[in-house]
Amino acid sequence: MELHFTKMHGLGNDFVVLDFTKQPLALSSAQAALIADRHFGVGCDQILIVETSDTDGVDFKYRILNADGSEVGQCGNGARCFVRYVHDKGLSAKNPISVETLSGQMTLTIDPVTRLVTVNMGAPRFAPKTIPLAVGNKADRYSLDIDGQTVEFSALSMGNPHAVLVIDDVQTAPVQQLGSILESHPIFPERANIGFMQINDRQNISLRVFERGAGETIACGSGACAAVVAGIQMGLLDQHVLAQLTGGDLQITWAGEGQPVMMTGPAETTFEGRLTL
Ligand SMILES: N[C@@H](CCC[C@H](N)C(=O)O)C(=O)O
Repeated sequence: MELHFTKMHGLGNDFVVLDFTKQPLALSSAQAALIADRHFGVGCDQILIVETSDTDGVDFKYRILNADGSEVGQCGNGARCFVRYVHDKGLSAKNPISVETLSGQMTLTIDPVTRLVTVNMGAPRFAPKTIPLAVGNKADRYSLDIDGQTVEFSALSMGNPHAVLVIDDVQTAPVQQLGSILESHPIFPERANIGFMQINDRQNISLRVFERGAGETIACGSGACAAVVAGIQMGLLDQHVLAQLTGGDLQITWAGEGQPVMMTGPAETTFEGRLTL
């Protein structure tokens, strides 16, 4: 089978985008993992699939597969690329545009001048069952003993599960080593994305994220939203925050519990190609 694809990225978090609107196809997780493989496939952190939606008032279905082939409910950087793709390919000229994912609906808006995309990421969820997190009661912070060290973190869902650790220095944080242990710790029954956040001041953070199903990426949009929400809840951050990731910056705004998180940043196309499965 031959498939046309578009390679895109949001701050270097990179995607293979596939259009299934005209020809719906079933992609197995093994096929997805092969496409994402950087040696044997195209190479990407996530695969984004564009499909039509049957839901009233919703323009498209947005499906997300991690590099390991697992299907998930949210990808913030991918959402920005998704709307750029739909516009650039002439699939729709609507702005804002509404899309459904496994975890709900999102509204995406392109600024006609700057081309930056703002995503309404929905309201964060904190109830352990909704994350999911295997603890009895909701708490502001949770702790785990990892190799004799106490690790403290916030936990929340942005449509996908996140843990956020506050650390002193993002450069030297044990992202790979601790991130991989926590990502698949039994406290996260569906695994989790693990953010390491350095607070620079009340409006600036530096962040690295060990992503579920992909390892450390150079930017994670939902991770930036989760980190800012956690920082605001801890009383360490204001409502508008610049999140500095290895691949670049995102503007995140959150007005508090029950309110949606707004994320603004770029989305770019790198190249087009054909792949054989
Ligand atoms: N890169 C993403 C998140 C992609 C999904 C994540 N790895 C998960 O498994 O939940 C983003 O920009 O949000």
